[in-house]
This record gives sequence, structure tokens and C-alpha cells, in this order.
Amino acid sequence: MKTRLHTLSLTEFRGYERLDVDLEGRSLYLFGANGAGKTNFLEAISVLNPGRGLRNASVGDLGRRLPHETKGRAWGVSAILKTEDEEVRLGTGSDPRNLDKRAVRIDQQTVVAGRLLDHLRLVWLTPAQDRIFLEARAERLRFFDRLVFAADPHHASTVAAYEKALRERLKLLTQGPADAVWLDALEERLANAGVGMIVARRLALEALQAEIESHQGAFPKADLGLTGEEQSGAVAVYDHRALNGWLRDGFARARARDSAAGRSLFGPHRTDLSVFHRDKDRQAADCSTGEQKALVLNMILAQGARLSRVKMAPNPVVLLDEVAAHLDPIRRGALFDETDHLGLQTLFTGTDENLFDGLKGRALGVRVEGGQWTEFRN
Ligand SMILES: Nc1ncnc2c1ncn2[C@@H]1O[C@H](COP(=O)(O)OP(=O)(O)OP(=O)(O)O)[C@@H](O)[C@H]1O
Repeated sequence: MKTRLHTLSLTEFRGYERLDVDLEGRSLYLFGANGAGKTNFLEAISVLNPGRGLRNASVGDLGRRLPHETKGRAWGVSAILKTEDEEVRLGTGSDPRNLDKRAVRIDQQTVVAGRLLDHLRLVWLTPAQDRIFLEARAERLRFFDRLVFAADPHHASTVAAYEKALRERLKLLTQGPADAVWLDALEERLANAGVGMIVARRLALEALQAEIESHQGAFPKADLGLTGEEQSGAVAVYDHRALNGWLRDGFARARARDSAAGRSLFGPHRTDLSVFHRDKDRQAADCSTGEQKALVLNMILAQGARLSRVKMAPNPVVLLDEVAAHLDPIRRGALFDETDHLGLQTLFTGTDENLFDGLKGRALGVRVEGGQWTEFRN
């Protein structure tokens, strides 16, 4: 589905009191000084997907707050998306009954946040994600899980169900009573969700690697892998029954150890994403900052390309925050060509207008200053 973002309206969102934007389905570059409101705008789009958006912010922090105010106001973001033959209106914002929760609407009907993925799939890259190779394993896994669930929306709810059961099991093990029947039931739930997680991640990894191989872009190739106990187990990943049994045995065996450690030391939440820079013959963590940025960007572009080929799902919209400034002119040009060639509606930000010279005529340009927009249609 060739989904395109057409209009966006922000109300009391971060620094924006009110903003109405008509993108007409085009790509966009936003430029302006630090603090002008560029990332805030991308963040507003990012909350049109499930989760906490590209800054991982809580609902209460997203509302506009004047310097003397201690609490953010009630906020809202809405968008009109168009495909070849239909138009849909997505909306989200503070729930009027509880401003710390958010409500989601599709065509005026209140729905669960996961339904947003039926209409809009986002891929984003922010400066914080450049550091994923240096972050703790859990951060890297969260980054990878986002890539998985953009293509497979069930993955998000499977991970949530798994994590809930994992917390309950740990509570039983550490605070008791460690009722064996209840532990068995929780571990069965963990094993069921765990199989789903392992298989979804493996399939996503294979698809992403295949996409990277088929790409002849200007960005370095990554060899991706998943490491961790459960991945290197002797069980074939597609033998779901055996995998399930292996997980249940593993959880049962880990009870005493987890109880003593106060942590869950076994299971697919312990997986790590390994990324290897093929040309440099080095792990990503040992590469230069620029090399790491290029590797992540290539993964994000591969993800965009992969999602754009899925016939029954919406075409992804790509948010690239401050990416252009870190690329040399040749790579920057290659990035613009590549997003264009893939037909991806892409929203770029940067401090200087001239970073985007290569996009003139291909995207809408906007100067942002103190939350005010000046458009340059070209
Ligand atoms: N809840 C809020 N209410 C009002 N203003 C906010 C709120 N949250 C953040 N801001 C303000 O928004 C501005 C940051 O905007 P944003 O992060 O979009 O800037 P930017 O243009 O991306 O800048 P940079 O180039 O530095 O990344 C800051 O001035 C910040 O104080």
C-alpha cells in the first residue's frame, strides 16, 4: 500500500501551541537552529505508532509546558494518511480522563495503539540510536525489536506478554510463595511467547540481511547476528515444539539461580544483536563514530526497503533526525537518491539549509524558528 502522510495537526505538543501542516504526501526537510522544534515535530509523528515515540517519553512529558508550569498540558496529534484509494484519520493524545495515559483514535473510533500499525509504519533514526553499539545489551535489543515489530506487529504484544510473565515469575521466586504449579503455568506462558519472539527475530534478521546484501548503496554492509543462550541452543529454530520444550526446561532449571540472583538469567530477553562491519572486519563497537552511524543508517534504509516491498502493509514513512549533517556530501547525496529511488516518504532535519541542496525540487523545505514554520515550496 502506497501510504502517504498528507496533513498533520499538533495541539499543545512540546513547544508547539498549534501547528497545521500540509505535506501533500511529499518528503520534507526541516532546518533551523538548535532548539527550534525540529525533533519535536518528528516526535509528534512518532507517537502515531504504538510505544513511547522516538524520545521514549512518557505521555505527561509530551504536553506543552511554559517555563513556570510544572505539568504538561493535555496534547493531541492527528494526521490524515492517504493510499491509492482510501483516506484515514489517525489521532492520539492525552486521555481526558487521565492525562498520564494516552488515547488513540482511528477515524474517530477509540482503538488500542497497536491498530495504528495497520495504517502507518514508521522507521526512524535519531542521534541517540547511533550509540546503540556502545549501549547496554537491553537497549540494542529494544532497537532491534522495533525493527522486528514494524514488519510483524504481533511481535510487540508477544514481547509485552513475555515480559509481564517474566516479572511475575521473578516476584514469585524472590518473594514467594514459590508455588510450583503457578511457576509451571508462568513458564509455559514464557515458553509460548519465547518461541514467538525467537522465531520473529530470526525471520526479521534474515530478511534484513538479505536486503543489505541486495543493496548496492554507498553505505557499509553489516553482518547481523543474534547471540545469547537461547539462540545458540542445539534446537533448530523452526522446530517450534522442541524449542518450546527447551525453553521450559531452561526456565525450570534456572529457578534456583534466578531466585538467588534476583534476576532472570535465562530466556530470549537475554538475546543480543551483534553487528559486524564487513569491510573493516571489525565488530561495530570497535568502529569509528562515523562508521557506526553509517552502519546503523544502512540497517534503517534496508528496513525501509524491506517494508516498502510488503504488499499488504502500508509503505513506511522514514524519520531521519540530524542524519544529513554527519555524512560527507557524496554519502548525503546517496542518501537522498536512495530514499527517493525507494519511493519512501522521508522527513529529514538539520541545522543548515544547505545540507539539503540535493533535495531541492524533490521535497518540501521548511525553516523552523521557535515553533514557527516558514515553507519553501520547490
Ligand atoms: N513539554 C514541552 N513544552 C514546551 N517546550 C518544550 C517541551 N519539551 C521540550 N520543549 C522545548 O523544545 C525545544 C527543543 O526542541 P527540539 O528538540 O525539537 O529542537 P531541535 O530543533 O531538534 O534542536 P537540535 O538541533 O538542538 O536538536 C527546547 O527549547 C525545549 O525546551
